[in-house]
Amino acid sequence: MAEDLKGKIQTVLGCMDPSQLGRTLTHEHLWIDASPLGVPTCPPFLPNLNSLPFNMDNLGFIRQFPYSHTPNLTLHGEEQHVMEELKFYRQHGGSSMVECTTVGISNNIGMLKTMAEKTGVNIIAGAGYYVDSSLPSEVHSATQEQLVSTMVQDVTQGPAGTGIRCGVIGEIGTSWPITATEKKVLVATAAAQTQLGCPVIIHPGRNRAAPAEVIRILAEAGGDIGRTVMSHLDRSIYDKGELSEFAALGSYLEWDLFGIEVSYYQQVSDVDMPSDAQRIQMVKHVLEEGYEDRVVIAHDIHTKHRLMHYGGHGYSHILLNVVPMMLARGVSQEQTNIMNGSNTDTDPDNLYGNPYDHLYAYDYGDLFDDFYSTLGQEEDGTDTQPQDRPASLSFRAALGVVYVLIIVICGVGNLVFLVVIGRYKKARTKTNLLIANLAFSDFVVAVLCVPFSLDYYVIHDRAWRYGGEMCAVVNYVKTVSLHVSTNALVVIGVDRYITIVRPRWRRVGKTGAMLVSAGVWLLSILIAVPSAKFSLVRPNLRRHHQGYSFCGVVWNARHLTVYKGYYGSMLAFQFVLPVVVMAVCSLPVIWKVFHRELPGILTDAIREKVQRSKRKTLRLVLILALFVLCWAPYYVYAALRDFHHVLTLTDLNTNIFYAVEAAAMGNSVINTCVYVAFNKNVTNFVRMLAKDCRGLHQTTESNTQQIMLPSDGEEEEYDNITLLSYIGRSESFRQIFDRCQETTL
Ligand SMILES: CCC(=O)NCCS(=O)(=O)O
Repeated sequence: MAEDLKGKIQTVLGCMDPSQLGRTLTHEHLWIDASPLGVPTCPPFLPNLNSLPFNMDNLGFIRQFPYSHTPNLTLHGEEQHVMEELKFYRQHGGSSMVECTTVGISNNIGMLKTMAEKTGVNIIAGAGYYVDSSLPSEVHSATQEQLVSTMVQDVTQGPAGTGIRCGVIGEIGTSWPITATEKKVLVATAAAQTQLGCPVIIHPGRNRAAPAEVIRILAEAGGDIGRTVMSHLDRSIYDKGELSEFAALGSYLEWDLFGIEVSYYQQVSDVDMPSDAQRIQMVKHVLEEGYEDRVVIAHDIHTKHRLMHYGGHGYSHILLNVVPMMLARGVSQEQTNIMNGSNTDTDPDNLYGNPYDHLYAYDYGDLFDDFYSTLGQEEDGTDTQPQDRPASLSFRAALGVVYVLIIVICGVGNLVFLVVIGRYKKARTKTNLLIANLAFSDFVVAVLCVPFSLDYYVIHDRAWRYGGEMCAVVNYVKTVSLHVSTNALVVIGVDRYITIVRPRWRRVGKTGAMLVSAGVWLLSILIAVPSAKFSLVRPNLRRHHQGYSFCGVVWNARHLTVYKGYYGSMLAFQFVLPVVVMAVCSLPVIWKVFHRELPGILTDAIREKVQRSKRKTLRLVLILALFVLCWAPYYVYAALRDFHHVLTLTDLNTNIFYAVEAAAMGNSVINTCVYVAFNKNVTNFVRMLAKDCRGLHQTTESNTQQIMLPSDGEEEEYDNITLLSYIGRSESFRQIFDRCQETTL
């Protein structure tokens, strides 16, 4: 083995550790001229398919006869589209790709380097030679030693003085029957592999005997079969018994035509091209025979019509569509555990996000990483991708406690508050009207949503049993409530700032408070719409056989950019900005309340009011700090999960989610306690209400006047301590008013 390559993966941008490979497609083409695959014979009703432009009118014909439409056979000139699709692949969890274009189909390692640099996908280039009919004359005339030397040089120094090095040999093309030149190339390949120790990828001829024959030639020439990938098994071996016999020879087994769903196979018209479903059945067969660590899959895109730009499935089809299908087609949990070399006692479950969430979900299959990364796997088969696990009992219990507290405290506390507001006119102060927004939204969540969440997350361990509509309602109401709480807190903070720091400003009255509240609700109702639109219930693919259903908010993977914009806006305008506004409003309030000097005689009543004002300010600061503490983890978690994919790398993912959900939901309990339960003003009304309910006391407007303490938010009446203080000194009203503008609390 070339010493500097030992234990490394060599990409077109340099070497990296196998653990950095991530999800890897093991057989693709990014820059290819596949005209050697051209099939000139056109069907009688399409005598001139070749001359048809590539448009929607002709797409059906091109899909049916892809090898008879010459422009379809090249990706040259498509580099911008290919790079877009590489970025898309990366956005959806793809990481690396083996590019198998070799001599004969127009390899271009410089182009691959540019693509890797511009897209961030790790590209591993192939050295070697495609099928006989495609090769230039100098390959036919070259000696075996010359071929070995060129392949070794391509891997150790890079082709044609480029200095950009290949990382594998292949695809090495063979026909059926194998030609003399192809046999020479195969023997040279085995010799080069012996020097380099690198993987070899084989394109077998289109015959069921071809794969085994190639393996025989390579083995005789001293090749390392354990490091050889047999491609295109899709269209080579159709019989499960023959497949088992071939698998026993020890090479990697590759199904790499995923995405081709047209059964008519132009290259060999008397055999049927399998569908993805049939490919999966063959994959399942070898998995069941114990070859989990030998299976690799890819798309082998080599024609335009399979690019997304031309209406095709693109390089992300396996990530987006095939892996979920595999899971749903009964690749069992136990098998996937064995594939990952993990403990069969574990019950990995996919974590889709919390019910507030705007999750972009594609990530069904960490457990299938072996499929993509086997080429880079360590000799001992160690797996660098830990699995998601169920939440530990203690995290589930903790979330259960938070949910029960919400139902009891937010349910009862806010209901009582709302009844007080409804019953006693005097209680309808401006601040209380603003607090009523919080109270109402928290109350609805407590009685409508949290019981469902308790059932879903805590009692039934993420099994939704109430249908799609209810799932959407619960997700939507929770999201509206989140935004109402946030925006109402901002309004309360701004109102307090104006009252204390800017008393000369025109302040909104009760009508204004109601209008502002209507605005808060309208805004929240609108921005929460995606959480209803993208809510869905579907079988939990990892556990569907046990009747588990997932309920969550799942954005279509193709809308990643929109989702990013939405998430970014929510983070900016529903977290960062509100926190900044609340902080900016609170600081001058704190300063003013804690650093004022009151003129005049300080009576006990004034001192009490000063204390009350300080308590109120501290309450505001506490609310702000707890808002940040409770919600920051939620936003950070969502970003890490959806955009950086680091959470799926930790076993603690599910526990972290439960902790984040508990913290975020716990915020409404805190709000209820601070604004309702521990608010003397409100509790006095509650006492009055209790007496009314027992019939001990009939409240009238005059006795509410006697009983009630100053309402918490009516600064006009109760915060103007300076005014009271001056009145105590019998100064003229005009003088009092002038001074009090300076020192209003
Ligand atoms: C150049 C890519 C390639 O050879 N792909 C295999 C096509 S097929 O032989 O399986 O039809």
